[in-house]
Amino acid sequence: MSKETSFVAGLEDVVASLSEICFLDGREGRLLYRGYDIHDLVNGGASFEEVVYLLWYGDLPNAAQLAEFNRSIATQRSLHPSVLAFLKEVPKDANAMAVLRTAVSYAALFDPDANDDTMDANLRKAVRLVAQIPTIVTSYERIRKGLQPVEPDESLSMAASFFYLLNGEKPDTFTERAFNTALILHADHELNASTFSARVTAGTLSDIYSAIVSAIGTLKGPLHGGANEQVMKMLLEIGEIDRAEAWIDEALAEKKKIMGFGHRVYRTEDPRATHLRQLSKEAGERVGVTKWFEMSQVIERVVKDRKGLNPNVDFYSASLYYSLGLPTHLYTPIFACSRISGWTAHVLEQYRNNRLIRPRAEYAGPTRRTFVPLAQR
Ligand SMILES: CC(=O)SCCNC(=O)CCNC(=O)[C@H](O)C(C)(C)COP(=O)(O)OP(=O)(O)OC[C@H]1O[C@@H](n2cnc3c(N)ncnc32)[C@H](O)[C@@H]1OP(=O)(O)O
Ligand SMILES: O=C([O-])CC(=O)C(=O)O
Repeated sequence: MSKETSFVAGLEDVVASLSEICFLDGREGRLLYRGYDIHDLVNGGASFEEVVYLLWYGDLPNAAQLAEFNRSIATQRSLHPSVLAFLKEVPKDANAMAVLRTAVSYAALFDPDANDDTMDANLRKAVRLVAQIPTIVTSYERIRKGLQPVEPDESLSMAASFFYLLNGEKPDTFTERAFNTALILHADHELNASTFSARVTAGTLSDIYSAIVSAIGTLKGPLHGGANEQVMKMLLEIGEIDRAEAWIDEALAEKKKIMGFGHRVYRTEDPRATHLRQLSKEAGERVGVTKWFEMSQVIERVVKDRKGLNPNVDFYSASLYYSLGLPTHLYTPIFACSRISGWTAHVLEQYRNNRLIRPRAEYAGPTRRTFVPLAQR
């Protein structure tokens, strides 16, 4: 048999898409959304909504455009009653990402544009997805705890709304700013695994909800978005700062992966970790519990020393979210609340310039076997 393919494990460094959305330089540690450096977006005080607009439309909005865009999202936060009823039926100990995946798939059936796949309808569906994923995540969390879901407040930003829907109270200025930054930093990341899933699904010209359901299922895994929850579990298991070094050494000796470290593309500091490290420090100081940040610093030093690996976006987000009072099992759903902006931008881009995504496999199984009829086996 002649060899027609050349196999690259994990598609490492394979370029599988042309995109105008996100530029990633793994050697220099640079990340740009539509040409804007994430450091400038964060330090310049952009809102997450501005970034969503930027990712979808390619340019930053002016004040009037942003006001209209904010309104379009804020007025779409309420869930369809059937989706809310579904969340009440879900087992109380279900995995929050599995609930999100199923609820988004269910919400698709009630979307007013369910049978319309035009670009305008897809943009309306994208707005509903961005607006409603946080409502699904927070409503299920409240229902799980025996509480009533909170009615969305249209006056709140995306960042403030998440805390309001979760706790029934508006967050303080620091919490809103820190969470807004985290949402911006998680918004897009080129052809990461979940975005690739979304583009593969969109590439068959399946609908936008199907593409997002594929992406949520992919983000859930601990080698991708699921790592942030695992990081916090690790910190809690270590328990005390002076145990961290020995714990990491033992885990490495057992060939375990340290969650929140390493990256397929970055060979230097993940530029998102720079902001999240600082926010984790500030958030810990504000609540008077610096232990998780300090433990994270020890782990960062040890993993860098032993393996030469840097923290990725999932490492310091864990201790930051913990200090903001967010439940550990919501960390990956929170990632989805942000990444829905990038997923939808990529799906829309895929539709605009579509070609079916269908790579090859290099066959490594047996060849030329002789068939033996069942009676003779
Ligand atoms: C939002 C995100 O998705 S960011 C990534 C979130 N995921 C994690 O934090 C999970 C932990 N990290 C990892 O598993 C990996 O670094 C990944 C999945 C992110 C990248 O994986 P790959 O590019 O395939 O690298 P791969 O897993 O082949 O690792 C290369 C080498 O570094 C080691 N390595 C990579 N990451 C880690 C880690 N976190 N802990 C210990 N060793 C590691 C591997 O064991 C391997 O060593 P070897 O060559 O001696 O076998
Ligand atoms: O790009 C990747 O492979 C993973 C990642 O950091 C992200 O999705 O944010």
